[in-house]
Amino acid sequence: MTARIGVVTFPGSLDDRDTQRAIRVAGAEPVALWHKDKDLKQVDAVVLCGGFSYGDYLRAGAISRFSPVMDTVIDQAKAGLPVLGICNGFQILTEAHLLPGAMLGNDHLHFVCRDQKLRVENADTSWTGDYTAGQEIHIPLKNRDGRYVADRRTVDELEAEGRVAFRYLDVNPNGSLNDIAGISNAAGNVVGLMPHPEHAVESLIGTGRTDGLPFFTSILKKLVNA
Ligand SMILES: NC(=O)CC[C@H](N)C(=O)O
Repeated sequence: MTARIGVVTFPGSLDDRDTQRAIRVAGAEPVALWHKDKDLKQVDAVVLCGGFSYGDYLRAGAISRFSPVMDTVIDQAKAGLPVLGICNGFQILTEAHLLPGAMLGNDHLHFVCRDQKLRVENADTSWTGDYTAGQEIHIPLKNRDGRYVADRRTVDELEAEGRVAFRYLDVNPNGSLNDIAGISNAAGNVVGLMPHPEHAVESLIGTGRTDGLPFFTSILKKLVNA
């Protein structure tokens, strides 16, 4: 049986097609979900992709969080459905309180677009099993509101529980606390990060790296072996 992974499109999503392609390259079946869908079409996992959903009005992710599809995603994520939020998807996950903290404007106030070095800190989540802890990878980063913040107690808790999944290396591109690039929930089924693994899955494209592919093969293995 093929694993079915849903990709939600909101008005203003940019990376839904690339995300669907990454899922297909990994060997799973992408399923298009619309922000007005309440029903998740029996997918085995969901990706909230990058972009400027609802134009980033109010705050990035603040409106999308209230779309009909998110009511179901929130309920099912709490029941264990694997959910990955990439960039705008990470912003939506914090607004939905599936992940703690918030995303603010980059500290230098500019949009950033670069090939970013990261360290995988936690290879035990649903989406990172095909990496090894401590592995260094390069993945494209492109955003304006990428500065991860949370109160000190939350950050200390994330660190103590090993829930900082990815950390920026060499350069902190936005002023994120503790160089945090991505985090997970306590159960490890919900992961959010600012860099874009879906843009690094094919050697013919971009820098030629495929460092993002393990996100999609990790979840596929997890689902197939479940
Ligand atoms: N590529 C993205 O998803 C980034 C868009 C995002 N809304 C921002 O902070 O700029």
